Amino acid sequence: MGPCFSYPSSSSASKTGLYSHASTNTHSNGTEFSSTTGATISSGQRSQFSEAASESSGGIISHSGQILESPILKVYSFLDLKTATKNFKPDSMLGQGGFGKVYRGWVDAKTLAPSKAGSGIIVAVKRLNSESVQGFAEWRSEVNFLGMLSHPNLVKLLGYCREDGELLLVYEFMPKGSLESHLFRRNEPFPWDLRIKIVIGAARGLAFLHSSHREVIYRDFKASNILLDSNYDAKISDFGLAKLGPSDEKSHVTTRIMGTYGYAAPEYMATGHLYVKSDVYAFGVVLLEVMTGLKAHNTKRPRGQESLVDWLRPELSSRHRIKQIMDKGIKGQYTTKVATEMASITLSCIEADPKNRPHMKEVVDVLERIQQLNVVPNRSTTNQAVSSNSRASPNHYQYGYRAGALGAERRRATPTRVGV
Ligand SMILES: Nc1ncnc2c1ncn2[C@@H]1O[C@H](COP(=O)(O)OP(=O)(O)OP(=O)(O)O)[C@@H](O)[C@H]1O
Repeated sequence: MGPCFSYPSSSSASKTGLYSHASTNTHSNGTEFSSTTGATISSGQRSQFSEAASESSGGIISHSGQILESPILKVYSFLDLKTATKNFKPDSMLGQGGFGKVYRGWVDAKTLAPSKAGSGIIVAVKRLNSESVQGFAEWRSEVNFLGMLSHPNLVKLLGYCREDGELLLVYEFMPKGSLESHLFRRNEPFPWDLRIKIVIGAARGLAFLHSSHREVIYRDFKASNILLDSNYDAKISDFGLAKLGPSDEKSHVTTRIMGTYGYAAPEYMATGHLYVKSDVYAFGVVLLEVMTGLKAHNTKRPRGQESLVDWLRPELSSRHRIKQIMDKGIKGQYTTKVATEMASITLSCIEADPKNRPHMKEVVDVLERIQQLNVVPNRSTTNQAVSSNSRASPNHYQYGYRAGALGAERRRATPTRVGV
């Protein structure tokens, strides 16, 4: 949550051997109205998804993920969603992002029709700011991508509303909030085992996006976009800035740079070139946040320390200094080997040259290995409870570790999103 950046890029396209993608933000060109969903979908995007789906067996592109032939989304009227959210009552508000407010709502579990508070299932209803210039593009992108993609580590979009200038989206409710809220907005340090479980889930979600025939570049990976279900399983949300990778004959640069300070890859900021490896960079920044308990970008830190990566990158290659930068609130919950391995994968994700960053599939493998490595005396039951495959539900984490960690930035403002 927070302001986002957006400004024209000056450089021209060039072949680098890596994929880059154009974004001209021409919202109305090349769009059509889908008769099945009523959503405005770019004809280019739809055919590319269909192509990707047909080239995989029955649309299935990984063990657990799927590209659907067409979105299965419920179309809501504005009145439906007014009913579901008690007229967007302030006390039903779950949070606020750069593009609007998110409310708790109730719908029937089977039909998804709006219901009275307390009956049916809880959903999250995002109402976009009518004055946001980017609002429509974001809304459309969310319907295009989340409506077509299905994976356990992507948040489910259930439906949408477009009526009289009102743009709304209805999602499955994620009761544990975002990774950001646990890392930075609680007094109690967030346990290491949950941190690693969550980044593994998020890495699987990104790996799925990157592995489709036409890669999906997520473009806004950050702790506030990693939402958590009741079991602390991670689901990536907010596809407003997502882009399809280019087809073979295309190579472009973005004309408007968009994302969140602290997470955007240097090549994207400098040239507008967008790669799947730009997502890997942002993932590395989240790993650094998870290790240190510090935010990617914080102007309240002393000069030279505002950008977490610029400040702490040199520390990641020194075994001795890694200990100093780890969140003090979780001391004793991980081994030295685990901290060193985390530093190493983080460092490779935030490599300056995108070609030197690993693919997300490799990152998943490394993190799963790190999770297995973490055998800390007297913590075996905790490890079992939060293993990434566990169905157990650690709804409350109560560990006896010291709060008020040195360096950790809890209960402070959220990162700065730029570009609305
Ligand atoms: N499906 C959901 N279930 C529960 N809470 C949600 C859901 N989606 C969003 N929220 C909450 O609503 C708030 C705003 O989310 P939103 O996605 O609009 O913005 P953001 O990602 O925090 O910021 P930005 O829009 O600047 O990227 C967040 O605090 C998030 O925790």
